[in-house]
Amino acid sequence: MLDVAIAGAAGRMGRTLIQAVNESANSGLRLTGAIHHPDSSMLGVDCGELAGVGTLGIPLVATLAEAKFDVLIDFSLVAPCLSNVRYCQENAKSMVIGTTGFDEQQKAQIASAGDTTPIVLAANMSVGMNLCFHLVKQMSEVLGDDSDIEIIETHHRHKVDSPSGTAMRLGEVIADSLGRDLTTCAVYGREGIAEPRARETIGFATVRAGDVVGDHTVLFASDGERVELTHKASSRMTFAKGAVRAASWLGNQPAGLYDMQDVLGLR
Ligand SMILES: NC(=O)C1=CN([C@@H]2O[C@H](COP(=O)(O)OP(=O)(O)OC[C@H]3O[C@@H](n4cnc5c(N)ncnc54)[C@H](OP(=O)(O)O)[C@@H]3O)[C@@H](O)[C@H]2O)C=CC1
Ligand SMILES: O=C(O)C1=N[C@H](C(=O)O)C[C@H](O)C1
Repeated sequence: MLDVAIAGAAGRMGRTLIQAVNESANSGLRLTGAIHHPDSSMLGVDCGELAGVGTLGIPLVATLAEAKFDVLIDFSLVAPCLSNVRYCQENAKSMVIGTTGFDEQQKAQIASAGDTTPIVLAANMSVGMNLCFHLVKQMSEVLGDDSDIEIIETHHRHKVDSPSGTAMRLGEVIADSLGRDLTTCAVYGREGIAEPRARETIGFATVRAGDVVGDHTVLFASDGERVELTHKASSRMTFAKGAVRAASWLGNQPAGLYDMQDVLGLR
């Protein structure tokens, strides 16, 4: 059995993860910790009650040091997640990171922790979206040089990072397969009067509205035809089940930085 703790346990994903781990009878995982933060008014509340699955005997705690675990599943915010990476590195714990919004330097920090710590880092844990990463690579190879490529994402009004981690990952996969550098070819939103669109750019458009769980479309538009690849998540449980699968898979892995392509055997 692998003992699992959840960082960001009181959040939208955290509560869904409590339910997912609790329901994952054959995963070899056992929920043992739920972490919020020192300013929380919910410390001491049973995390099962919070997630609506009944009493689990696991109270929300303020710090990782108060929890017992082998694998930490982190869906929180950039700053606490990076501090959790340091803790896991120093205390020989594994980590599944679903948190998004990291800049290049912060991603490098996580990659370097992977030298000594088993880590799965994935901006999107759903099976469907990970298949889309695969398909978009193939689409880029066939259509990319002759098409204008735009990535459009829609999320709920509470989301704080933009573009979404998934949109950024889609951009990276496309840029890599076309030999472009995303840091120079990305265009984030458009306004006012500018030059006509340059073919080699990759555009990003962000919508924040209502309770949308997470929609992503990649548009390849050329003269005479358009191809669109769309993924729509309708429940956070799809991400939570992916994270549970990643935690269970990670239990047998040596130190390294992995993603869901590794977990799902799609590489
Ligand atoms: N990879 C994937 O498949 C997915 C990734 N995500 C990502 O997961 C992250 C969380 O999303 P979501 O659940 O919607 O966001 P929420 O804001 O609902 O949850 C984040 C939680 O983290 C808490 N928090 C703040 N500081 C700390 C800390 N120091 N330690 C532990 N917890 C802390 C927040 O507390 P408070 O409530 O007090 O602010 C909040 O409850 C985002 O980055 C999102 O993009 C989301 C879905 C899928
Ligand atoms: O914040 C969210 O909700 C989501 N975040 C992830 C992202 O930034 O890509 C994944 C998913 O789309 C939901």
